[in-house]
Amino acid sequence: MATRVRPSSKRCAVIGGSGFLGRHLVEKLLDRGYSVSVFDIRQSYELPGVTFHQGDLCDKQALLPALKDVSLVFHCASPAPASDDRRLFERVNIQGTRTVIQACVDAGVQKLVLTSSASVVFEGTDIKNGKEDLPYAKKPIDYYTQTKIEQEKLVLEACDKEKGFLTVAIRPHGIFGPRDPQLVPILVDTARRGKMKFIIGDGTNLVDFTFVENVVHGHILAAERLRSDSPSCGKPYHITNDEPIRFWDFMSEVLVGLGYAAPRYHLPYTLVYTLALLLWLLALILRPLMSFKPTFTPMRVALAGTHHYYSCDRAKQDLGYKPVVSLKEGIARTVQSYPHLKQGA
Ligand SMILES: NC(=O)C1=CN([C@@H]2O[C@H](COP(=O)(O)OP(=O)(O)OC[C@H]3O[C@@H](n4cnc5c(N)ncnc54)[C@H](O)[C@@H]3O)[C@@H](O)[C@H]2O)C=CC1
Ligand SMILES: CC(C)=CCC[C@@H](C)[C@H]1CC[C@H]2C3=C(CC[C@]12C)[C@@]1(C)CCC(=O)C[C@@H]1CC3
Repeated sequence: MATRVRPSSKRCAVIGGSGFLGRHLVEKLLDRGYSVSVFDIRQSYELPGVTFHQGDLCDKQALLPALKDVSLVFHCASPAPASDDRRLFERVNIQGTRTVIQACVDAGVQKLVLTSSASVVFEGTDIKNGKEDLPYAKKPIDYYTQTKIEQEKLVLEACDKEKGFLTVAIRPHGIFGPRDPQLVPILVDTARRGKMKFIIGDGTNLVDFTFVENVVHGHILAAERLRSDSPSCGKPYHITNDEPIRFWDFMSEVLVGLGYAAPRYHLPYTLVYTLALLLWLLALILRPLMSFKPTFTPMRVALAGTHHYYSCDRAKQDLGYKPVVSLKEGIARTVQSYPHLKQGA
């Protein structure tokens, strides 16, 4: 009888490995002695020990070669939230994730770790120390979040101990760090256009921002602790810096670190949210005629003006998680990594 060769436990694949989080994850996996196969729609770097496979994750035939002899897969690909493209999110995050699961099963992969998002429970109203048992948002704040919910459900429901296919989801929040294409660049662009003068609301709302290396650490712990007898099978885990900070203090520290003025003047939250909603509707109506992207979308206003921070207790208990880089150090390292975004550069 032919015996099936078990893939090496030190060979893994990172879907979305060309992205911000994906690349940091690949670098840490290499440090830990893994050989890595990256699958992404684009190739953004080259590294010894990494094999690149370029393709769309919605195409199973393109995915399969990247999963050959791989026992562990990280799925951290997604279209950028700012694209606000409903069809694209549904195709990649929902149908594409079904394809990823099928390809993993066909290729004999044993573990799948999904990068979900803490936003799957966020509806635009305060969340304080939210735990994983909060219900999924009934009214998600945007298409991105709506499809991240469906994606997480698909991956967690696919966990099958009998068949030896184990899954887990990591829910980070507000990832920042060197090479982030989103948070710091958007913040600096807004400041350069003179639009970062205002604080939305009273400025006391607490939010989680998570240094990318802590997110990577959470993913690797989840993967290495995932066994058929571990409590993490088929479960989601919040991974944050575990140091909630006032949203506007975080923004001010990054801005001041890069030489820009901190926001000072307060605007009422409801006023700004209503204006953002009207602008968003106008952009939607005018889309066939012209395209414009408002800076202050309803999603960004909700994120900037409400409390939303999450408990990492489950990750601490089941995974032995503890942040490895403090918020202070994370901010300093991030600011240092963006000399080209400094005021006057
Ligand atoms: N950045 C943040 O604050 C947070 C991000 N997340 C999640 O973390 C994950 C990684 O996000 P980032 O690294 O920030 O984004 P990113 O945009 O830097 O990386 C995403 C990668 O996915 C790839 N990709 C997109 N569509 C693809 C497709 N059809 N086929 C193959 N590859 C495709 C992109 O080319 C890109 O390299 C995503 O799943 C995101 O939803 C969750 C919480 C917060
Ligand atoms: C008000 C303003 C213009 C702030 C600029 C910073 C924002 C671009 C970021 C502040 C919080 C960030 C965030 C995300 C994207 C960037 C911000 C809106 C996510 C939506 C990225 C994807 C997720 O899964 C959740 C994140 C929450 C926080």
